[in-house]
Amino acid sequence: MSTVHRFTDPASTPDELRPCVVTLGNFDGVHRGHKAVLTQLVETGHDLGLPAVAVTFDPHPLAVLHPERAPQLISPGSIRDDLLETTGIDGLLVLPFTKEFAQQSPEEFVRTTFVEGLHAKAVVVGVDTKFGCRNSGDVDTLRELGATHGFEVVAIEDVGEGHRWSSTSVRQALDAGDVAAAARTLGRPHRVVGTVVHGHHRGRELGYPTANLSPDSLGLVPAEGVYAGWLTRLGIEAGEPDRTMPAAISIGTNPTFDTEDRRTVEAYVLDRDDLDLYDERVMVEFVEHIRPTLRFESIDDLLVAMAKDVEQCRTVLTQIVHS
Ligand SMILES: Cc1cc2nc3c(=O)[nH]c(=O)nc-3n(C[C@H](O)[C@H](O)[C@H](O)COP(=O)(O)O)c2cc1C
Ligand SMILES: Nc1ncnc2c1ncn2[C@@H]1O[C@H](COP(=O)(O)OP(=O)(O)O)[C@@H](O)[C@H]1O
Repeated sequence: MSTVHRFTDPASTPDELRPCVVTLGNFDGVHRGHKAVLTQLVETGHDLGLPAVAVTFDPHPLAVLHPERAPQLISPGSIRDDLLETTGIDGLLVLPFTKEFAQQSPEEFVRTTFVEGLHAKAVVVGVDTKFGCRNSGDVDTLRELGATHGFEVVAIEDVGEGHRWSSTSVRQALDAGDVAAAARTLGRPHRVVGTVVHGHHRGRELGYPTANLSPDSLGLVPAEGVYAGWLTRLGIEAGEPDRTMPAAISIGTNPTFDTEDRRTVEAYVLDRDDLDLYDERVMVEFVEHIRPTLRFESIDDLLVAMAKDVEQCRTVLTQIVHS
């Protein structure tokens, strides 16, 4: 696999990336709608014999301009960037988004970033794209600027199955615990990435040791509940044994115990008690909702439920091959 150039300043675009074809967006979640645009970008690049560059922002513009309205991101920062890099693009320009940057007019942004920076010959975007100060630029603005500066504009119509694939619909599904619906829109299971930290050391005593993710983990945490999914050890090479393993995942405050836990994401790798995952970076992926979190009257009742959860997770996960 060829490496993707990641850079943050259009003025320092690597020579091998220009001229190029470009797209622009926040790409939160890198869902199937985003992927349709990125696939078109890569195809347009092939047709023109040019590299494909995705242009995005960090932080999310709303987090800078209207923090009170900013959404919780499905795939913040490096999760999004890593996902974007798997789509066939050659370059990823992550523009640092500041209030000052946001004041650029559409013309100024297109000139400095697309024309002078990237030498864009084509711009591929969704039809509803807005950019520049107060979102005052749209596809028509791009077409006018393209005529002046010598790039073509390819506008992609909305795509979806039954409903338009959108970051908002993924957020709503995750907030409702419907991780299967989120996965249908994302085209893959939703993921949270973090470091394994110590909990109360109860899990092993119960017979279900769980890897607890650190509070600063990245990725929108779905609603409280029990889920079937996968735990991947990111320090292990792809294809090596014990990298991706089936898991029963619990999100909640462990209300059966009177310890007033913060809300944790914890994963029990099915049928294993020989793992040491502390301090490792892991990815937890959510495939299917099993049940809500409950406050059990006794630990024995919790154990009966957990045994049933594990069987249900096994049934769900043996029907799937992790990609
Ligand atoms: C599959 C599964 C289901 C769980 N369901 C519940 C639950 O419904 N209620 C609850 O209080 N805790 C539940 N837990 C969390 C356990 O209470 C938790 O794993 C245990 O207390 C270990 O905590 P520790 O990692 O801090 O040692 C569940 C854990 C797993 C792995
Ligand atoms: N099957 C398993 N799934 C998850 N973690 C496991 C498993 N087997 C062993 N471990 C290890 O045990 C730890 C969890 O044990 P536990 O008693 O629940 O402690 P803690 O409260 O610190 O999470 C994990 O962090 C991991 O290092």
